[in-house]
Amino acid sequence: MSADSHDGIGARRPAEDVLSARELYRFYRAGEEETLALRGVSLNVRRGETVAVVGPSGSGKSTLLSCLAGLDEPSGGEVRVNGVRISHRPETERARLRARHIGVLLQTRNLLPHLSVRDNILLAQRAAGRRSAVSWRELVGQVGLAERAHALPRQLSGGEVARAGLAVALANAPEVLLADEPTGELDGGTEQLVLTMLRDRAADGCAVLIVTHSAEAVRIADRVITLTDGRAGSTSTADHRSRQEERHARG
Ligand SMILES: Nc1ncnc2c1ncn2[C@@H]1O[C@H](COP(=O)(O)OP(=O)(O)OP(=O)(O)O)[C@@H](O)[C@H]1O
Repeated sequence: MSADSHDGIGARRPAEDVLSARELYRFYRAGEEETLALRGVSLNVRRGETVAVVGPSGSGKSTLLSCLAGLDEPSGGEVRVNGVRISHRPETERARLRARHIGVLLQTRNLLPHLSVRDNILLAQRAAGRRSAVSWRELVGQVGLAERAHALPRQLSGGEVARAGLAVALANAPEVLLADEPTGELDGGTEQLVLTMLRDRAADGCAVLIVTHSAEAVRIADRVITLTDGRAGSTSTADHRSRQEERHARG
């Protein structure tokens, strides 16, 4: 959390629930056709917590992530980061809040095609409008792209693009990290690297939410939310329960 925030989010004492959504609804209207993609979804993600969102195709996962990221506006309900409402604001304001406080890893990999990996990272850091705790060199090193920092996205392999996208999502040292299928179509090694980095960010206090179909990604989550037809149900993972028991045993 930066102390130099001017928007109230960073100035507040970190809430336990860093990310909270209340009664989110999202209607889509295409001509005569109306789809109710979210039907009253409420959720919270706490500091240091990793939540996986799963559900069948069309259940509203990407719509939910877009609303949480402020990329899309819910038709009803609200989204808050550290208690500050980020939904129902003009798009430019949402973009500013997102740039400062939220890391977003999209399936399209959030990279500008005409910028190198390094310049994509620097752009995200500049948009955050504050000194980042982590340098671009550290970020490319963390994702194993130190040798490819000056390459353009089209010059990278699929796995490298995914890792570069993750470096960009982490460039603003976000309080909230939202990832849409971060491990889709990655080889086992790259999937592990991406998941380890997501877990490490959570260990640093970030609230992490992952939309995923991957059993491996579900395995690293503390909690799993299942979306069905735009509605949310919640379950704890077995791993989470054993981690809690482990912490309890350690005192
Ligand atoms: N821009 C849009 N206009 C109209 N309907 C949309 C739009 N985007 C999504 N939908 C509809 O909203 C519903 C939820 O879509 P969404 O993409 O959120 O599902 P999803 O769970 O992410 O699916 P998948 O796992 O296949 O990516 C679907 O019925 C979809 O057809």
